[in-house]
Amino acid sequence: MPDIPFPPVILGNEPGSFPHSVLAERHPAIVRQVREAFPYDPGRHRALDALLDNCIKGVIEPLPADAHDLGRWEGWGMREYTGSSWFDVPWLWSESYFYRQLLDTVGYFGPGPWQGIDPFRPFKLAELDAPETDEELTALDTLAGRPADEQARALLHGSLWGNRADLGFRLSTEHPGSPAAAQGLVADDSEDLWPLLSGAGTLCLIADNAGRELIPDLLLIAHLLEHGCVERAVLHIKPYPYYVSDATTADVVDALRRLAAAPGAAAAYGQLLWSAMADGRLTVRAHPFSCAPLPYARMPADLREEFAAAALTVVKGDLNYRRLVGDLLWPPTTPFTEAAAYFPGPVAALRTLKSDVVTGLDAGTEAALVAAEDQRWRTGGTHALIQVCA
Ligand SMILES: O=P(O)(O)OC[C@@]1(O)O[C@H](CO)[C@@H](O)[C@@H]1O
Repeated sequence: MPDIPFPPVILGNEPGSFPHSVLAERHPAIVRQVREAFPYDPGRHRALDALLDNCIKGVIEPLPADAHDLGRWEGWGMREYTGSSWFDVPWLWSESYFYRQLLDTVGYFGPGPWQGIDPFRPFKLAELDAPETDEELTALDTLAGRPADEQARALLHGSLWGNRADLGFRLSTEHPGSPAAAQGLVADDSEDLWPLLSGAGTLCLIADNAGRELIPDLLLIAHLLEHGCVERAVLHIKPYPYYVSDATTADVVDALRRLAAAPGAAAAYGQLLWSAMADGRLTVRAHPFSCAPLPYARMPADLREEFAAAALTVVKGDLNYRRLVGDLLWPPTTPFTEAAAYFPGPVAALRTLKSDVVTGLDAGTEAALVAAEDQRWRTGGTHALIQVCA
């Protein structure tokens, strides 16, 4: 971690705070939605009801003794937090463990008939099939005639703002849909990003959400491969369903099929990506650490080596940003380059702001945001940032 004083770790135990609302309201809403989305049997209904009760009123319980990843979770702090309230442990840990427990409850890890059934798939598919996705794909036809650098900028912004498409966000809001408030970049290091995005070599992209975020991520990768900006891309996705909409291998396949089946320019992108996977220029990686309840500062040696060797690692989304700089209450003017200094290679964050963590703002920007919105700009998903540490 950076060699600067450590700010407080974010917990979920302050009523009225955003993290508290996620644990007290968002998680129960997610359990209820999943319960309704599948024709689960009575045993699974009872288990889901017990999880609902436990995550509001109970304490953290260990994974079953025969869980395939028991040792991993013990290494990630499970014993230390067993018996604590969900609200009193680091929020990042609590949230990650909630998703692990939810998957256990619905039988995802099996054995049994529900093994491998993604409890969030109906929500992901609805988004992929939505008319808005068609509109976004049709817009590619207009873009196709533009100069390559203009296309690249449009695709980068598509990937950035695609991060607003976060189903966890929508499943738990009273008025679903895109936030209507003013949009804007609170930090923009794009000028430092372009040379890194066009210097050939390997691009690692740590993906976030499936559907309407993953599609623009893939389009950006396709463009960079096609124009020789990168030689190879590695797409890091989640090994199992996580934070509702996070992309898994199945979601990558769904997104590629969606592109390939679309009319016009979208299909050409789909074919390009399909063959890039077949010839090894595009690789999908589902490392267990991608679902770890820990900051990237604690990444294992194999990931460290991989990111050190990459020309650039692009970190997408809010949760990955929290993990990149640490889920800490940084003073917002802390330089991003200090918070991410430990990262083993050049790294860029593309994120819309959906939680309290932020670094790299200049004092004037922070003051203007606070004057206009108090602290709501941190969590509303209406602002975004592009930050680089090289
Ligand atoms: O990583 P993403 O999809 O951009 O956002 C994930 C998110 O919705 O989940 C967390 C709350 O559960 C917050 O960090 C953030 O708002």
